[in-house]
Amino acid sequence: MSKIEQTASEQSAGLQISGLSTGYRKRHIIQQISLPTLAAGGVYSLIGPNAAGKSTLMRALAGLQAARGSVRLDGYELIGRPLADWARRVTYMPQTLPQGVSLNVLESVISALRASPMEGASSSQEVKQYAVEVLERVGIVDLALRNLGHLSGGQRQLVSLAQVLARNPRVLLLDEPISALDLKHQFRVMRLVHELARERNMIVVAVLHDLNVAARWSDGIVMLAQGQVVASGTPGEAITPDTLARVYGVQARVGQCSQGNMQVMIDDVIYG
Ligand SMILES: Nc1ncnc2c1ncn2[C@@H]1O[C@H](COP(=O)(O)OP(=O)(O)OP(=O)(O)O)[C@@H](O)[C@H]1O
Repeated sequence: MSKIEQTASEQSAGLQISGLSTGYRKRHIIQQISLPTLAAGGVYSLIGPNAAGKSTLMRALAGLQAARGSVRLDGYELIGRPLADWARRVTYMPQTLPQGVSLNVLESVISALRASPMEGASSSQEVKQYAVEVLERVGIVDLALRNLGHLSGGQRQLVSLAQVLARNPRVLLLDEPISALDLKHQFRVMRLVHELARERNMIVVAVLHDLNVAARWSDGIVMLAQGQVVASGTPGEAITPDTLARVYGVQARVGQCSQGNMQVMIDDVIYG
């Protein structure tokens, strides 16, 4: 590759979102959003109050919802492309968890792999072995033979995560991936997602409500309110007492813990 070609491909690497709008029938929810490039190997958190439009934006980025504007992945424009084109590149883990399915955990991960357009001509044994490896990595191999319908909410969330991680996408969209998890599992999942983004050069976008978790594990933060980007940048740039007051209506302090991690403390609600 020549130097000029290399520079051009470096410039177009990553996920570029510009002028993106989407909504429901006549309701405009996301309005002309543009973001700095989301780089390969990076974890980005989408934060904002309830009904800000985070899930709507995620669905648009997964190609599940009609949208206008531009979503370019490594220079390739996805808007206007068929769903199969998105699905080859982008995997979305919705907020709702799998339930009532008569598969066991291992079968459900194998089935997610089989449904993946990226799954090659691997033998059943290879697919099974890979699915077991993913369960090990997520820390739920002991649940492999348990029926999905018999799991707790947190266990089902971990299975959902195993299903999407097994597909090894270029872009992974996680909608509130740790909402049902206890503290230990929240930490393990976020650390795993962070490691896998680096290892696989994957772009991860996660909707998170816990700002301390978002700040701890994200390369970049996008703060959304009423369908618009209010702040974006590093955690320190986006999460400030001023943006927290304007967007969440809370009086907050932003400091550092003894380990140097950002810590958000809420002192009061701003009334009026
Ligand atoms: N299927 C739908 N049809 C019509 N309006 C919808 C639909 N889904 C969501 N909305 C509306 O779109 C707006 C944004 O919803 P969205 O679920 O994207 O918010 P969110 O930021 O993910 O919220 P939360 O943090 O509460 O999950 C809300 O006003 C919601 O009522």
